[in-house]
Amino acid sequence: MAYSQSSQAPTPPPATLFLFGASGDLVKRLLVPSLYSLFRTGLLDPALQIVGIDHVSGNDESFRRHLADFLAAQADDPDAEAGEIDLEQWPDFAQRLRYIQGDFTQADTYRQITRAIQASPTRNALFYLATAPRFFADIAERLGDAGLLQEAAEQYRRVLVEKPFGHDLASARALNERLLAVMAEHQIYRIDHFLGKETVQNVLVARFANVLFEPLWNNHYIDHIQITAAETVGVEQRGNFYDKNGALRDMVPNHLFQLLAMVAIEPPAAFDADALRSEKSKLLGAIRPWSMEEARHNSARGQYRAGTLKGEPVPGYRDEPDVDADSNTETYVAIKLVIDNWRWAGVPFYLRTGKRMGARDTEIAICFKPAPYAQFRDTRVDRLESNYLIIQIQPDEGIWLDFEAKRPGPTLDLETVQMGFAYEDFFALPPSTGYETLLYDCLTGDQMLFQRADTIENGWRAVQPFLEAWKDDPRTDGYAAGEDGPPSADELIGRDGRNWHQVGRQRPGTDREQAEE
Ligand SMILES: NC(=O)C1=CN([C@@H]2O[C@H](COP(=O)(O)OP(=O)(O)OC[C@H]3O[C@@H](n4cnc5c(N)ncnc54)[C@H](OP(=O)(O)O)[C@@H]3O)[C@@H](O)[C@H]2O)C=CC1
Ligand SMILES: O=C1O[C@H](COP(=O)(O)O)[C@@H](O)[C@H](O)[C@H]1O
Repeated sequence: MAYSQSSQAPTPPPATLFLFGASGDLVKRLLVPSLYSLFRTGLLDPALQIVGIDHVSGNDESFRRHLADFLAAQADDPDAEAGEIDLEQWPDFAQRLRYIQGDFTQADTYRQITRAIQASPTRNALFYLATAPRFFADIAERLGDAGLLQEAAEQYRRVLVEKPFGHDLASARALNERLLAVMAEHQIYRIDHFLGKETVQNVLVARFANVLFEPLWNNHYIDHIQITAAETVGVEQRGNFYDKNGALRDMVPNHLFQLLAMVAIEPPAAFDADALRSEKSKLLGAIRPWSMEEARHNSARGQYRAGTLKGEPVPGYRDEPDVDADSNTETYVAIKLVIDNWRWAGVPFYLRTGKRMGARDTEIAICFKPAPYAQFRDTRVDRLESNYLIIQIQPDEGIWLDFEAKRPGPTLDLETVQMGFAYEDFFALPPSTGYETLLYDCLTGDQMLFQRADTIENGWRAVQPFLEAWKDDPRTDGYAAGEDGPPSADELIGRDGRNWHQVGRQRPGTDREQAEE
């Protein structure tokens, strides 16, 4: 699992990687930089070929130039997602790049692909569907019709499918059905880039490679769990896509449910794709399906208004490009879920995500029950605070424990203090898009970090009641950009006598300002 610069990761076997949608944003901004990064760390086979497919007119040379120009502009940009890029090895890497100008809907495109495979030194092929979702099933069927998904000895055929995987339960099921009609599950790699994040993978290691946490990891000791993905960015250039989808579809059944699964699954019987994905599927399948009324009661949705972020004025959502001026699309969502199994009975899970919030902060906050008895009753302490274990996914990656300590002095006053592990104190965490790990794993044939059909459907099954409930009442509450969500989200958790963990809380020894830059 997972590419690493330091471990003895094997070089994957040679193959041809076809990138459908090669002139698009994802390919230039995330996929090619990630492939180049793997190349620079020696993790690509020398015979790997990368073939872009798109209807935009071009050839090998113009494709290479288009990517080189983009990377050169990024090379000096400290905000670039792939981090600073050293282009010294680019000319060697670029030799692997080819381009097929073709329409996804035309048979000739698939004849060109067949010829490219026949001309390559290997018959292994991966097809990355970096296209608008409406093409996913179509392209797969055309690949199937052309015989390009048939595997043989020494010849694998794999298809990587981007997100979003469906827009509700019915569409996700239909897409799974169409894909599985032309290939087997072991050939399908459904991408969720959160699974490529080192800190997400580390949740499993923290839980299952240490004896310390697991005995407490249940409803005897845990009061509730909060999962937060707060973003400071708005919808950027994606207004058209976002306005049709909203925060729930964009983030919850995929990224937030991956975090939920990592924190809540049972220990897998083996550390392999089947065992791990079965546990995840079981867990998501155990989320209680709310009735429409329960879904309405257990959710809050908001939309950002104009406000101030980091001292700068930012426009409201309805003033963003390609967003309907009367849009009711939610840019913030909070939901409460319960999991009907032995371990989690009685432990609510609160999930929230939003754009234009006060700080960038993706974290899992595990709130333990307070100590059962305050033996310090003769002191000024009459109520003990809960311990929190914070798994900080980004930024300031690490794990932090809030616990009570005695403040020095003649009286017994308690204060919450922190004990922590910051990645940066132990490891060089290379800038990563998450796609390096996923591309590497797909090239090696490891499906552990990819979603299986049943997991995806179980995820959609759990969010479907919210989608249904909101159809009847699509209003959103406002929150000013820079605030941490609408008042209804505070009411949601407040009804249970609880509070949200503070977004973007500074950790000792970390410089959040710097991390956000
Ligand atoms: N961009 C991102 O940051 C992320 C994207 N994704 C997902 O990745 C996928 C791709 O996204 P993105 O790169 O932004 O999409 P784009 O629309 O930028 O890229 C798709 C490419 O396919 C081309 N194309 C469209 N129709 C055809 C056709 N019939 N035949 C051949 N080429 C065609 C497009 O050309 P034209 O422009 O002329 O239509 C475009 O060059 C989507 O599913 C998206 O949800 C996921 C995470 C992040
Ligand atoms: O898939 C998506 O994820 C990003 C958040 O990912 P991160 O790695 O930057 O935390 C989100 O901004 C985007 O709306 C969504 O489509």
